[in-house]
Amino acid sequence: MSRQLLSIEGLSVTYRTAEGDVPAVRGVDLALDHGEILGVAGESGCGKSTLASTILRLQPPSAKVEGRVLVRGEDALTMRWGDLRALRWAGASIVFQGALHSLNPVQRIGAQIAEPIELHEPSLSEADTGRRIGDLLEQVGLPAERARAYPHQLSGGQRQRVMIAMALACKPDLVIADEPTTALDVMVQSQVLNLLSGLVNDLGVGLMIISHDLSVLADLCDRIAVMYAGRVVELGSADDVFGAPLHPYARALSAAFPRIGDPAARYAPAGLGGDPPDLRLLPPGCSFEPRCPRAAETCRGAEPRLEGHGSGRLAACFRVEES
Ligand SMILES: Nc1ncnc2c1ncn2[C@@H]1O[C@H](COP(=O)(O)OP(=O)(O)OP(=O)(O)O)[C@@H](O)[C@H]1O
Repeated sequence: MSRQLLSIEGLSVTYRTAEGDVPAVRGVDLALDHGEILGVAGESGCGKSTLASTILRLQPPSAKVEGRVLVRGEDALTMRWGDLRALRWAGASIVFQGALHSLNPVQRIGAQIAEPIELHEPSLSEADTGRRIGDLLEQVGLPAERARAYPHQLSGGQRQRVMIAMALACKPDLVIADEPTTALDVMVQSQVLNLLSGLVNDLGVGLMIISHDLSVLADLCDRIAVMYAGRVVELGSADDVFGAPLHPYARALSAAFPRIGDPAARYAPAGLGGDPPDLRLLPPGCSFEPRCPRAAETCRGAEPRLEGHGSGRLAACFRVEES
């Protein structure tokens, strides 16, 4: 059995809607090991959240899924329900964006962290569960006594720490963090990011972190995958992808500038007009071609494949050699 922590192979996810099929993820291959941090970057709508939720089979029934998602060698997409339940939380867990809305406002923090522990380790005594909750809170930089607090008594950053504590409650090997710092101010953002990278060092978990903001990922990640219109268009070390991007879209993201007054899309890709394409009406060639500053006739004929460009670098662009 493969010992790789996560191996996503040929993953495609298509939402079936009344207005037509939406191919949200198209043929994605990605891998992640223990102790590694993989960033996934891209504008809103490029398929990042769909990718994250499909890893734990949390996509809605309207989604048609093809490919494989091997977690510690076992396919999460085909495993039996009982195994899947064990995988969620205990094998892999997700920190979703928007901690305010994910926590139950009328339940104390401690009781919410206890829920997955009680579900997965029913033999643990009440006292041991209490100790685990205190330890988890301290691990994320909160005093153990905060277990008695209600969500509204905590700041946004503290609530996000609670979400991270919940994700760690059953000692997962893999943590997926979907925009964990969106809506937090810059200072708190960096505290939460430091916390996440510290946990990778201390616990040896594998972390997949999703953000529309490439600069957030640059310092934190070992490798970065840039997604556009459902595909990975560039993959490489964080230094390469952020510092010397090959794909024109990755280049625009790495030079992104703050967009004032729009917290959901704080960074706008530099020099790019227009929006990502309607996934129901993708052009026959490269899906980035209509916005690409380097587009040429070749880009309109077929979609470029993700190809190697030395030392673990991959890019899907016909014009890389000319960059
Ligand atoms: N349940 C759904 N039904 C139909 N289409 C969906 C559904 N969920 C997402 N989509 C569509 O799939 C595409 C990818 O969305 P997804 O949320 O995965 O992207 P994202 O990169 O995570 O964006 P965001 O950061 O805004 O969440 C978008 O076009 C979106 O409208």
